[in-house]
Formats: sequence, C-alpha cells, structure tokens
Amino acid sequence: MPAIVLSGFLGSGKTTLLLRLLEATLHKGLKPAILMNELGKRDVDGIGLNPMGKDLGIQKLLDGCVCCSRKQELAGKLKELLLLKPDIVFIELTGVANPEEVALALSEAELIAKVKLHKVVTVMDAEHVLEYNSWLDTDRQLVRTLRRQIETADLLILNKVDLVKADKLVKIEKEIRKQNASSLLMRAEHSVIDLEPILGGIEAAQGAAVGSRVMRPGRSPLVKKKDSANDTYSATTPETRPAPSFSRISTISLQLPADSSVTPKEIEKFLGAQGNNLLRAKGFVRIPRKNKVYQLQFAGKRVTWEPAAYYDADSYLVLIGLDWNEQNVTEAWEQLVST
Ligand SMILES: Nc1nc2c(ncn2[C@@H]2O[C@H](COP(=O)(O)OP(=O)(O)OP(=O)(O)O)[C@@H](O)[C@H]2O)c(=O)[nH]1
Repeated sequence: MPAIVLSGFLGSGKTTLLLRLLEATLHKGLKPAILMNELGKRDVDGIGLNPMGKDLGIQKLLDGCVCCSRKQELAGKLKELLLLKPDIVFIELTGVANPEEVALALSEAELIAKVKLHKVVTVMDAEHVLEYNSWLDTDRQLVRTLRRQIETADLLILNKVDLVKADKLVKIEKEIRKQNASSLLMRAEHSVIDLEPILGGIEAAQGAAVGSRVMRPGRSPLVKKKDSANDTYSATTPETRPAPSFSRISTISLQLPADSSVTPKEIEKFLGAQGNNLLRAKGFVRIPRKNKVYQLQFAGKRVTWEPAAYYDADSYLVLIGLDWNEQNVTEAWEQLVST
C-alpha cells in the first residue's frame, strides 16, 4: 500500500488538500484510506469527511502526535486500514509533526513489507511561513521541526497565496529554496494544485508495483543512516533518530453548554485575548439565534465560520497553544460561558 504523508504547520491547509486528493483518487477509480492524527482530544477535521458522499476507510489518532506520544499506535491503525485493501493511504499529520519520524515508523519491521512511503507533501501558509522563527522562538525544537517539514518534503505547496502580495511571494519562495532547493514547489489557493505530482504512479500500486523510496534527507545531519538492504532509513540506532518535534505545545478542549448565549464575536475576542500563545483553534458551535451549527476555524490568526449541516451534536472547541497557562485559559472560558 503506497502511503502519502501530508505535513505542514497547524492550519496551513492539509485537510483542504486531503479533500482534493480524496476526490481525485476516487475519480481515478482508486480506493483511498485515511489515517488522521490530531493533537486535540476531540476530532474536528474527520467529521464530515466524506467526499463525493462516500464513506471512506478512516482511522483517527487523537490526543497526541503520531511522531511521538502516539507512535506505538501507528502500526495498529495502518494494519486495520490494510484490511480494507485500499489502493493508497493518506496520512495527515498534526501540524507539529516531523515527517521523518513517520517515515522511520513505516520502515519498522512489521510495516516495511506492507506500506511504502510514496510521497511526503508539505503545505505552507504563505501568510505566516516566514514568521515562525520569531513567533515560535521560545520553542527551538518546534522551529527545527518546521524546518524539517520543508527540508524533507518531496513536494512543497505554498498555500494561501490569496492572502499575500505577489512580490512577497517571490521573497518567500527564495527563503524556502534556501531550505529545500530541489523539490517541486507549487503555489496554491485553498490547496488547488495539479495533483499528478502527488498521485502519479499510484495506478500501478495494486500488486505492490510502486517501490519503496528513501525520504529526502535534507541538509540536516540528524537522519542520514540508510539501511541499504531495504532502501529505507534505519530506525534502530538512537543517534540517527530525529529530535522530538516540539516541547511546549499543549491542547485544551472547551465545552460550550447547550443553553449558552455566547456570541461568535465573544468567542473571537476570547481567542484573540490568548495572543501569540494560541496557535490554532477549531470546533463546532451552535448559534442559537440562527439555530445552526457552524465550524469555527482559527488558523494563521484568522477566524472563519462555516455552516456545518453535517454536525448536530454538542458544541466544543479544541485549542492548541504554546507556552500557555492551561488553567488560566480554561478559567477565562468558564467565566465567559457562565455569564
Ligand atoms: N484564505 C485562505 N484560507 C485557506 C486556504 N487554504 C485553507 N484555508 C483555510 O484555512 C483553515 C485551515 O485549513 P485546514 O485545511 O483545516 O488546515 P490544516 O493544515 O488541516 O489544519 P490542522 O490540521 O488543524 O493543522 C480553514 O479555515 C481553511 O478553509 C487558502 O488558500 N486561503
């Protein structure tokens, strides 16, 4: 089973790309499966993920990162997907995952004969990709991870170009090229791109015709040692392992009572009050005045509300933050929803 790994910082457009890839895969008459990893305790992205009305094989790994705390579960989830006999599996990582870790996990003994890494795709938010160094400078591990996402990708997608002026795009591309000079770099709005560079060759995947590939090592000395027998990186020697992806990120799940009269504006103000500590927020909120559920997205410091007719249960938000005081955030939320 060929695997395509989707990486990229929180909110850059991975799920948006995943939806396009799923549609394209189905159009080709291929059967996709999905492994979604979310940092938060509750799923948001996987809800309503049924492109072209199809229910797809999907496994979710919540509440942690498949590259570290949930790593042991990766093999089990992939094996469950294999039982569905898909032609391809898409693995959407959390925004703070180092794709190298997943590549290593795929080369472990129990998976190596069954799952082959086909492509690593990294999606970048054009509006913020150059700011991460200064914005996240308290977490050097995280900054390193974001560099590795770029350095090790086979394909780089500079997404959200609608939010950036043309001359700045050229500057961003130059900076990206310093980190990865050779991989295909494409501009995109809402992750619309020619998908052939990602999906090309998958037709031949049935019967394991797509060969294993070696992950781009990039320029970092962290992962270099290749297991020549298997043409993959060795996951056995500790000194060759990539550094952990991040250190000071944590998530909070917040509940909104059914009878709450909190307005979208108040929620936006609450999110804004978290400043640079808040990296990402998403969830579902019923707005009583409209008697409708909306999906809230806070990504790259922008908030959007989309009607979510496919979701009709409790209101909740998942927040991902860096270096924050979880208790303060939770208390501020409780105060907001109780007034
Ligand atoms: N303006 C603009 N918004 C975009 C674009 N691509 C995606 N978005 C929006 O950005 C938000 C985050 O997109 P997702 O696809 O969920 O991002 P993600 O990388 O999967 O997010 P996480 O998995 O939470 O890290 C959503 O509100 C998208 O609609 C784009 O090109 N331009």
